[in-house]
Amino acid sequence: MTPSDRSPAVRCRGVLRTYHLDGSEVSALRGVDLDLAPGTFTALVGPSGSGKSTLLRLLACVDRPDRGSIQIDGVEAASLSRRGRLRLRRRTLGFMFQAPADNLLDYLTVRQHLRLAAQLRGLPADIDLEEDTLERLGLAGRAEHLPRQLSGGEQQRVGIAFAAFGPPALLLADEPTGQLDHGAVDGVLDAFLAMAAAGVAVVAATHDPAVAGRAHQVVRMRDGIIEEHS
Ligand SMILES: Nc1ncnc2c1ncn2[C@@H]1O[C@H](COP(=O)(O)OP(=O)(O)OP(=O)(O)O)[C@@H](O)[C@H]1O
Repeated sequence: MTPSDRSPAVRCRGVLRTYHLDGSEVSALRGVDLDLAPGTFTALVGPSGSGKSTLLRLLACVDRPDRGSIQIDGVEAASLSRRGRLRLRRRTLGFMFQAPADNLLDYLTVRQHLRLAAQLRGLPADIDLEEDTLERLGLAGRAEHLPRQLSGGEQQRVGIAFAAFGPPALLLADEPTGQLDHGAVDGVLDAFLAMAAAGVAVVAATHDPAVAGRAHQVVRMRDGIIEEHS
């Protein structure tokens, strides 16, 4: 089965999300339609406040839309209970944060992170898959290192390995290169593309032109809507 034969990893229709704060309302998402295919790397861009993080939180199933449909790997997430969303998150989603240290446990080696990821997804330990993942992400030879023994770029690639182990249908990243120096960014983008090549739909919310420059598609948001899809 080629990626294009599979159902979309994400299908959003008419997604609305309004925040209520001290008697005032902020329309963070005002009708978002979005399809993401398996095996694609998407950069989600737009000015500060345009709704990128709000959309990521909905795709990550940590928040629910006020209206609209969000299908993740064929499952309607918007109508799931809290427990159902947790199950979907464990099975289908990976999430990573901007700061490398926030994605890792400082007392676990790289291999132990992969073992934990497998356990959380209910998968058996699989040394071949571990080695394949480390190789794909440029981490061969680093399996027994602790996070503090790695560079920032390597740590962020371990974060990708942890979040994308399995692999899940969808990997979400919020400003994944925001704390990396220029030299480390390319390695992280190579890692995202490697996960996309393995069939994962990767989405990174970013202000970094280097991310948009290497993504398969760029989704541009403004004032809570998708302004452009290229
Ligand atoms: N918890 C909240 N309560 C009230 N308003 C919020 C909340 N979270 C976000 N907002 C508002 O919703 C709008 C969209 O915010 P969001 O964080 O999604 O934008 P963003 O594009 O991710 O911005 P940035 O690039 O700065 O991270 C903004 O106007 C923001 O102030």
